[in-house]
Amino acid sequence: MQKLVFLGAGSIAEALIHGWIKNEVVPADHIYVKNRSNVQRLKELNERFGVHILENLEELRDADLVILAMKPKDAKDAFRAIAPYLSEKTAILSVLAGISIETIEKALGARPIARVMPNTSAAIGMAASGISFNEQVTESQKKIYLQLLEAIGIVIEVEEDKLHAITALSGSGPAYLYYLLEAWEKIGTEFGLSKETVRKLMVQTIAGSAMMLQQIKEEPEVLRKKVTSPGGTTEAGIRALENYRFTEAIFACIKSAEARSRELAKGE
Ligand SMILES: NC(=O)C1=CN([C@@H]2O[C@H](COP(=O)(O)OP(=O)(O)OC[C@H]3O[C@@H](n4cnc5c(N)ncnc54)[C@H](OP(=O)(O)O)[C@@H]3O)[C@@H](O)[C@H]2O)C=CC1
Ligand SMILES: O=C(O)[C@@H]1CCC=N1
Repeated sequence: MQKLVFLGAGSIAEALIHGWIKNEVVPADHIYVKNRSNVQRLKELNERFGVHILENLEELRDADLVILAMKPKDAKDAFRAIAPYLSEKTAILSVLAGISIETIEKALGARPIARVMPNTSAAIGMAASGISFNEQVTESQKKIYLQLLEAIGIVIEVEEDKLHAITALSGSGPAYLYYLLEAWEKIGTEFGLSKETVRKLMVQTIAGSAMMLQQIKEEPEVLRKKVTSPGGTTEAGIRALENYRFTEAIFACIKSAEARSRELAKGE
């Protein structure tokens, strides 16, 4: 693919661009970025990564791939604006939360469409992505999309309906972990530790626990029980989590995010 155009050059576009260029999957020279109005942001990306700025929508005509990366609420207007400029050969990769392949097909015509839910860890090659395809995507095109996403982390193909759950789990997931760290930092400083010390300890704790799960291949419950000495500190901590209905809180979190993805699909 010679010309990949990001329509929407925000956080997720930056993470993907960073990951693809750093991992030498797509040369900067093949990447174009376009926003609705924020040109300063495009200049920043041009200076930082060497990507091109798409000056006007006419330049979409020879695009091989258009990556839809605006907010879902802006998608309708964007579809209307770009539809006249897409050529038959242009494929679509959408990272829009909630917006279905069917909606994109209706707006942009029958063409190869891949719907992906990545996360911002793409920037460091650690994304966890889900992907679904429409029937126009050939097996060889599928391989290219999977390569693009494997270059920035892991990717799992799922039936499209499951992307709502994946959005709620791994798409939004980094935010939940950062939120957890924010809380740990607050309580750690209340105990007189510096924020820097808490961050260092807890970032390593998150990374170490994730790597234990990857490398030791034991169930999380087994690993949890190995930390939890009878009558000890962890047991006291977990009891407090249970008293505050930890599992229910997590279920509510994921269910709310999943439901929101379904609402976005209906244009709500
Ligand atoms: N952030 C994340 O972790 C993830 C986000 N996503 C999905 O990615 C999408 C983008 O999210 P995110 O990067 O966070 O959003 P941002 O708000 O950071 O960026 C969105 C960008 O889209 C641009 N834009 C809006 N309308 C148009 C248009 N008509 N044509 C071209 N560009 C347009 C905006 O430009 P301007 O400022 O000029 O209006 C803005 O730069 C969302 O749909 C979200 O669901 C998916 C996975 C993870
Ligand atoms: O919050 C959102 O809607 C997007 C989708 C997943 C992560 N961010």
